[in-house]
Amino acid sequence: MTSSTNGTFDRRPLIAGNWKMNLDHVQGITLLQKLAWTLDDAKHDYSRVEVAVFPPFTDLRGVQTLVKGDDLEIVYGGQDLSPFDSGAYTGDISGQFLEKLGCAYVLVGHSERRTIHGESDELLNRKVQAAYRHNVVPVLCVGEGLEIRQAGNHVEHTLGQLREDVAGLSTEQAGNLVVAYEPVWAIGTGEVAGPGDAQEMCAAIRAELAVIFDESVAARVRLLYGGSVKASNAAAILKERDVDGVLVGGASLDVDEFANIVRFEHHLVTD
Ligand SMILES: O=C[C@H](O)COP(=O)(O)O
Repeated sequence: MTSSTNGTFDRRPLIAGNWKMNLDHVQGITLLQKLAWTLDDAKHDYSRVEVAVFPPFTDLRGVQTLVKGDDLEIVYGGQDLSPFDSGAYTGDISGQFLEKLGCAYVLVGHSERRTIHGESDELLNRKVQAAYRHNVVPVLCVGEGLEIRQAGNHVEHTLGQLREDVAGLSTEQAGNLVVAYEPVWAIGTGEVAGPGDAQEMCAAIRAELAVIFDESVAARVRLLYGGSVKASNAAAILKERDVDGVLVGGASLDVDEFANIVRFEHHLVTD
């Protein structure tokens, strides 16, 4: 994460909470309301640090109603979308539905979808394209499993995913993209990639974006780290030059823990 002399960041940090398949529609709005109150009490400045949540599909209408009704500055997104726009695709959720529900973002290619649901890079590229068709910014998740890391092929593997998943995007589209690096071996395991590991991969992703698109795209795209992020390790990870945010799973279900991650700048000052 780079900071300029006026104290603002070149790329606004994004702290994102992926609720995964947790919190029904009642629990979801309860947690969101508490989060908003907690951040209000802490006088959180959303113009400095953006806050997003990714609830299950069934929560999204309630989340939209709460965000609109209470004029919250927290933004939200879907955890997945269909590569198709409408029609006979039972169980799929269209990007146009997400757009209509006010989603700013959508996760694409989370490792749990790649591994459990067998989603290929070819499919994920179509999902990325579908998100752009409906003005929902994709948060593209990439990252390697343990065996690939141990073999030392993690950078090559992750950049390969990136290249396939963003194929065919215009530079204008790519400039808005968010990429989340999530080493699969660090997700929900308590194992955290060190800040240096996160920086190594984020720097490699940024360099690759310059090759695929151009330097201005590489400078604009926000890169997140995800994998066992907590309030106690977020500030050190976010200090790294090319890390512009975090994608938080388990810790986003605890309001105080997540609010402390959002307030990482406070820890940066006092560390
Ligand atoms: O989307 C979030 C990531 O899968 C990280 O999950 P985690 O923070 O529970 O390890």
